[in-house]
Amino acid sequence: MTVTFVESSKLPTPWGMFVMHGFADSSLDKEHVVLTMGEITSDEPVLARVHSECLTGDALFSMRCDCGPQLQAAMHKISIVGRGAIFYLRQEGRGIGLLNKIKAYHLQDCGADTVEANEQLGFGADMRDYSILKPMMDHLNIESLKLMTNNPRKVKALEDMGVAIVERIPHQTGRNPHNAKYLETKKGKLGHLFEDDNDAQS
Ligand SMILES: Nc1nc2c(ncn2[C@@H]2O[C@H](COP(=O)(O)OP(=O)(O)OP(=O)(O)O)[C@@H](O)[C@H]2O)c(=O)[nH]1
Ligand SMILES: [Zn+2]
Repeated sequence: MTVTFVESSKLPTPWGMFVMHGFADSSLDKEHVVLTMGEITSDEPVLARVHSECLTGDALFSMRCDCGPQLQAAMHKISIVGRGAIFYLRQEGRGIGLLNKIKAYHLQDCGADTVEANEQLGFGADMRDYSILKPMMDHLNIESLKLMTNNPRKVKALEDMGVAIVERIPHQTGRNPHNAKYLETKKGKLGHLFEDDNDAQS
C-alpha cells in the first residue's frame, strides 16, 4: 500500500473555508481527499470524520442511506469549533464498489437486507480496509482523533492500526422512511450504536 501526498488547495463550502489535501493510493488506483479546517497539528485531539465514499448519498441525494446528511453534519460540527478533519476515503459501497453496490441495492429492492445482499453477491458485510488512513494522518501531523461515528467496529479497526481515538462522538442524522430498515439492520447486524429512533444531533 502506497499513499502519497499530491497537493493542497482551498475549498470554500457552505460551512466555511476548508483546505483540501489530495492523496494518491497507487495500490488501489484510488484518489483520496482530506478536508481540514484550522490548526490541526497541535497536541489537542482533532475532531474528525472518517467518511467512506457514497456517491449515491453524498452527491446524488439518495435517501436509501444516511451518508449525505452525515457528511454535511460533520462539516457543520467542524465549522462550529473551527478545527477538524474529514478523511474522505474512496471505499464506495463499504469497499465493494459502486456497481456492486447497485447490484446490492437491487437485491435489497427484492427483499434482502444490506448484509444479506452483500453475502448473496459473495462479499463480506464490510470489505473496507482503513490502512490508507495512517499515512494521511502522518503527512498532516494529526496525532489523535475525536471521531464522529456510530460504528464501534470502525473505532476498533482504527485503534488496531495504531490510530489514537480519544473519544467517539455519536453521529446520528438523516433518518427517513426510506432508510429506516437499513439503519435497523446496521444496528442489529453491524453493531451500530443508535441512541434512539430519532436523530440525535450532537
Ligand atoms: N455494500 C453496501 N454498501 C452500502 C450500502 N449502503 C451504504 N453503503 C456504503 O456504506 C458506506 C458507509 O458505511 P455505513 O455502514 O453507512 O457507516 P459507517 O461509515 O460504517 O459508520 P458511521 O461512521 O457511523 O457512518 C459507504 O461506502 C456507502 O457507500 C448498502 O446497502 N450496501
Ligand atoms: Zn450512503
